[in-house]
Amino acid sequence: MKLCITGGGTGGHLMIAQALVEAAVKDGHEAIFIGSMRGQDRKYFEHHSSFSHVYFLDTAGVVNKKGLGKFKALFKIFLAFLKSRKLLKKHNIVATYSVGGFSAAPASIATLSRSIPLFIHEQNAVEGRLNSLLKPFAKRFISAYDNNSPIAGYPIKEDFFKHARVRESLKTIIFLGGSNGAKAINDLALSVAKHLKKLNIKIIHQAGEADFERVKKEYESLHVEVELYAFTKELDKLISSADLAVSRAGASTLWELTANGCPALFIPYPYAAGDHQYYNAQFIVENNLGWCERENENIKSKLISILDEELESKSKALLEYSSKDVASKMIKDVTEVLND
Ligand SMILES: CC(=O)N[C@H]1[C@@H](OP(=O)(O)OP(=O)(O)OC[C@H]2O[C@@H](n3ccc(=O)[nH]c3=O)[C@H](O)[C@@H]2O)O[C@H](CO)[C@@H](O)[C@@H]1O
Repeated sequence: MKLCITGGGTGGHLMIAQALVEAAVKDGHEAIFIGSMRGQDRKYFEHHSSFSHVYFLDTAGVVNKKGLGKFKALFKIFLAFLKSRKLLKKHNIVATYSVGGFSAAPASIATLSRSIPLFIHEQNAVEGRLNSLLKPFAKRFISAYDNNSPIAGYPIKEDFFKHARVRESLKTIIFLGGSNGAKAINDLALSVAKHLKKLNIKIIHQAGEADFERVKKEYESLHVEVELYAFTKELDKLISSADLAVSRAGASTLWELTANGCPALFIPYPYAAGDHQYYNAQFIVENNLGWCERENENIKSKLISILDEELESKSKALLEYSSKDVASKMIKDVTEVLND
């Protein structure tokens, strides 16, 4: 089977694309990727990936643009749609999986225009605009947050399960800002760094590329030792060595922490579309698996109070919560739909 996987923009979408291509190749299939020249698509797949071919088209987001900017963005999508139609034909694509984000638009619409089955993975608890628009035309709409989803769970890298463990006490804390880093999480980490040092708690911190140098200097002036990263490919190992996380509630990170059994204080990105990060984390709070707090002036004292909390029961409960092999179930489902 020859698949097209499309979508991206941020790491959250691209990690799903990666999980899907790995599962497809493992089952003897082939996949091409159609993404955008903007966002993080090239960083993820331009040089190393399991895709047979990767294409980065000249597209940009439409939702936040107005007037001429919106018109230009739509025109670029139209040109990319024509290009995507050609690519689907050239590679004899039999099905397309969209992982959402603005880069998914051209190839998803091209797929429908060629009467090729479209599959969609929605990562968040609140549906993205493009996903909602295309949902009625899709063969499948998979979401970990939808009880009617034909496949339950969230596709994440096997390594997060492999290194999963029950947390018993707090020796190491990890601060995670999502694929772009988060200034609010960086500031929070710096504000508690001395306190953590006093308690002998080791700090791991993924600060994002944009804020990395500032954060590095601040730790130096505080004389606090830290294992500091801008962006790392070793996040599975780093999360596994931590006992507590302080994290944005991007969907992939949230489910990776869950699979690994690492309890977390989630601080949702306040400007996410439809406030989806807040809703992503609600099952964590409702099932007493961790904590979620809005960004506000009390966040530092909230974190300090969590340092004394018992972690073991939450960690054990998290480990029972995730489903394994979701990406390979999604690929098998495509073959079943095509054979129907
Ligand atoms: C600001 C914003 O709107 N963010 C959205 C974006 O987040 P973002 O891209 O930050 O999202 P996620 O947390 O879902 O995923 C980040 C992914 O990057 C990986 N990673 C991250 C840092 C690093 O140093 N190394 C690394 O490998 C993580 O392991 C994870 O797999 O997409 C998600 C999925 O649609 C949404 O839920 C988020 O709301």
